[in-house]
Amino acid sequence: MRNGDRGPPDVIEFEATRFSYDAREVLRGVSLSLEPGSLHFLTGRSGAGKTTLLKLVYLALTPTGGAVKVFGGDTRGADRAAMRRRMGLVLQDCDLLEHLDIRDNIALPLRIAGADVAARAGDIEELAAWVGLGDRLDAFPRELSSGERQRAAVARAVVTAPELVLADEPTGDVDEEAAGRILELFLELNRAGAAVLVATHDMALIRRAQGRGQARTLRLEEGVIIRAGAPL
Ligand SMILES: Nc1ncnc2c1ncn2[C@@H]1O[C@H](COP(=O)(O)OP(=O)(O)OP(=O)(O)O)[C@@H](O)[C@H]1O
Repeated sequence: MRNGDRGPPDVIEFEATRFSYDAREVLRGVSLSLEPGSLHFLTGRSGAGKTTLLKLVYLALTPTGGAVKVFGGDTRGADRAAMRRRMGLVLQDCDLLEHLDIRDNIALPLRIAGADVAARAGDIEELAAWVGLGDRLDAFPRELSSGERQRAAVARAVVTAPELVLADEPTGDVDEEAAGRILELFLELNRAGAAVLVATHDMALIRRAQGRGQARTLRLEEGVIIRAGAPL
């Protein structure tokens, strides 16, 4: 914890974290702490381990050495479903449910949280319109382009205003205007207190965030963080 027991715990803490896929060591002692309300871009060449790092945070992987703490608790043995309910995830494959239309995909985290989804219908429509899917709410994921799927995944990730947003290349398949709108959503949540961690190769996105809020960069290289928390 950053400040003893005086304040809230860091949202994400890696303590000399190592991770190997069988014999292949991808993370070789990563240490970092991300505070509540922080905004970070995670960069690094393709294959550097950005997705692996995010997977450790959302409890899809368990460290092979060191520790990962999320919301102040060790992820080893944690209640994965309870921790994930506090996160909004934009994964690389978008991970939309094919049997639900876009409206129900976006609403899914609300349903899981036990919210009154009917009462939130207007919010869902507004969010869908913001990401350019206002007229695609009744479509199914298979009917969408990859960029539209990505925008639906972003809307789904932010609909509950989670404490932590993790996004893996959220603008990889969208045009510049849509990327700008996605960034605005993340900035708005961040201003409201959410911690945001975005893995990206999109330098234009990072440049756009420059001077907006207190965005910082983390860079993964050779299995360690070589640039931790430098301002943009
Ligand atoms: N399930 C797996 N089994 C074995 N090796 C894997 C597995 N998943 C990823 N890797 C390897 O681990 C390394 C890190 O992969 P990762 O996907 O975390 O990188 P990345 O920085 O997110 O890359 P990109 O920018 O291309 O998405 C790569 O060399 C990859 O081939």
